Amino acid sequence: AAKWTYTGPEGEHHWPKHYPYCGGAFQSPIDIRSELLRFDPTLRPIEVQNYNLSPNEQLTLGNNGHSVQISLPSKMHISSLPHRYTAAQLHFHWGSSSRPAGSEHTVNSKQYAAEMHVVHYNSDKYPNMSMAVDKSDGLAVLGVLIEVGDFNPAFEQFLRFISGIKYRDQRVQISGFNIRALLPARLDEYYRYDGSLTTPPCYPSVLWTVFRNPVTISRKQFLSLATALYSSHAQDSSPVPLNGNYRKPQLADSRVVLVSFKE
Ligand SMILES: NS(=O)(=O)c1cc(-c2ccccc2)cc(-c2ccccc2)c1
Ligand SMILES: [Zn+2]
Repeated sequence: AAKWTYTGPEGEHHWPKHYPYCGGAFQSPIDIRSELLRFDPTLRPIEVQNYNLSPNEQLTLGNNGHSVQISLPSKMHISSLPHRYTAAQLHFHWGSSSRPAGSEHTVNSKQYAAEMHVVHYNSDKYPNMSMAVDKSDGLAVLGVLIEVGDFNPAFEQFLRFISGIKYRDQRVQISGFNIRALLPARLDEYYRYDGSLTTPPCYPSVLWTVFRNPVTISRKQFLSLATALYSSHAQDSSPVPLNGNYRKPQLADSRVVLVSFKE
């Protein structure tokens, strides 16, 4: 597959050359602006199942060159949407130590330090992730805004292993832990809109749920996320730091953002 980056000659403005959808409609992320919001009383609290994983389970923590990701077991799923959406993986987008603002979604132009995405696919209609990834009802991603503040013990469950995946394509096995603890307390307050993958190939196949309330991690935890990783392979002579891996907000076009809360 063609290489893509977040800056330089393969940066996001060049993505459409190799990935046409990236230049199309319904792109993500967006700036979630107050004037776009519409309260929708039919939006139910998000219900997740089997997120509390036993420490006897093994998860793969990996550096894919664009992000740090954790593979998720298929028993994890969202049960409150019209179809069952089965978990596939979670990953992060972040800024840098010099610019600790790297969320993809922004709220009234406020960019948070980082953002977590828990990626699910419609397992009622599609046999696997690959068949779902380019279908309009294929994916559901839970977005969690992250700000620097109190230490977060749930994040520590994988951050303490991040030095083992410094370079592209490195992977380590970690013990299962409660993935629900990575989400904000309130799953009933969220923004909802139809969008896309925020990385190439940018398929417009994502039902986005961005929780209203951010979670916090400590500055030390943020710095380990923002400074531990490289997008280059271990043997590469010139290591390329992995940070600033966020796409800028896209045109909302005439999209309305539904909200599950009143004020
Ligand atoms: N940011 S995102 O949520 O739209 C996203 C979803 C998926 C994704 C994952 C599995 C199935 C289908 C889509 C993969 C990425 C990705 C991030 C870094 C590098 C390459 C790909 C990003
Ligand atoms: Zn993402």
